[in-house]
Amino acid sequence: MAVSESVPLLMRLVSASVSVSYRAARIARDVLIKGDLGIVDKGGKNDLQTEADRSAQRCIIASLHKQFPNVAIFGEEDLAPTTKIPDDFIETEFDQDVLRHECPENLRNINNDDVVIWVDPLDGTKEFTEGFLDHVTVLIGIAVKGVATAGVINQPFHNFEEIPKYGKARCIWGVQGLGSFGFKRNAHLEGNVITTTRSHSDYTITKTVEACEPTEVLRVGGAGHKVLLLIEKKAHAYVFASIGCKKWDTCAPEAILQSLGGRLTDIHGHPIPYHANVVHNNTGGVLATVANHDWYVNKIKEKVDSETLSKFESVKAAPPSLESQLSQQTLNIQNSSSKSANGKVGEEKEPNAAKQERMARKRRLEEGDSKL
Ligand SMILES: Nc1ncnc2c1ncn2[C@@H]1O[C@H](COP(=O)(O)O)[C@@H](O)[C@H]1OP(=O)(O)O
Ligand SMILES: [Mg+2]
Repeated sequence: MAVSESVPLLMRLVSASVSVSYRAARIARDVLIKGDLGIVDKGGKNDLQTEADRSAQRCIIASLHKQFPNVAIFGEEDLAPTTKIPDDFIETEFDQDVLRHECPENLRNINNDDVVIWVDPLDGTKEFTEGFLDHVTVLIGIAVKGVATAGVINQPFHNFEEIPKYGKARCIWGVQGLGSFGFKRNAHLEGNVITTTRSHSDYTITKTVEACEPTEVLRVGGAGHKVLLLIEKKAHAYVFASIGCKKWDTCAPEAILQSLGGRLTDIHGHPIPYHANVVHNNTGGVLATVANHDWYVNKIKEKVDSETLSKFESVKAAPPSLESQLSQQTLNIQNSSSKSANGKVGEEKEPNAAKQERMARKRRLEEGDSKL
């Protein structure tokens, strides 16, 4: 169902993201049920891509681009520009439950240029290939003026051990200043339960977790899944002293966690910026907490040696050069008539020259140039 333009842009974006996250979850489920995961090794440490990652990304970016052609969208996977996107990958529905909520006052008047969408079509890919299905999530994060503001976490295989045929998809969404929806929160959790990576661990990660004095460590996959543990109060903190997580891993989880009063920063306690032109890796690592964030920051500062800490650089919000912005724009989407896949729809929060280049690229996209 179409949605009135009088509904604030942010709520339209969240509503469309919830709907398309269910479509992407269905795609991931279909890939698993068919049984051919089509695994590609991207060459990093446990850095895999499957048919579910590829198809879910095509579905999410093509659908959001069709509804919001002037909003910047960045997705994790680098995809071939020529692949035809099936018509049924285009989701045009808007989630009606989201639209029943009022947009927070301070977010009512944002416009296209304020927004960047960060998409991880399948977070926890390594775990997906190994059958840890509850670690897998679809992440759509909406940044406004560089701040993680709203997010959607879809868990395609929720409760897969109890519900036959790989569980059931569930969707958690939230907006800063409005709250988060779609889950139950434990009232209380004893001790100091810390969650961290299971498939990308190393000495520094383990030492940094230990510095936070855990009573229990949960080694599980996926940034989305780990933040879900915090949101549901099954863990107190997520500690990841590594540069492996990217903006699309943290934008949606951060927005939801912060809407509940938690925090997600780098391991120094500095905010993570989400403008279109930031480096994609979270070079300062990730620290997410339900409460007492500064206590964790101080423990890490106190107990991890300064040479190790100096390797984790906080991301600066200052825009890099136009050239480097454009060289990052390699991801592919289809144009709105779903004829061909081409060009990442990234707009920059940018100086005029970058904006002109974007407009030129958009024109070429509309003309069907596949080499954007
Ligand atoms: N070294 C790495 N190389 C590639 N991706 C990484 C790396 N470390 C973390 N990630 C991404 O961050 C997420 C959280 O990491 P982890 O599961 O190890 O805690 C992962 O799901 C993975 O995203 P993805 O699974 O989408 O490729
Ligand atoms: Mg990921």
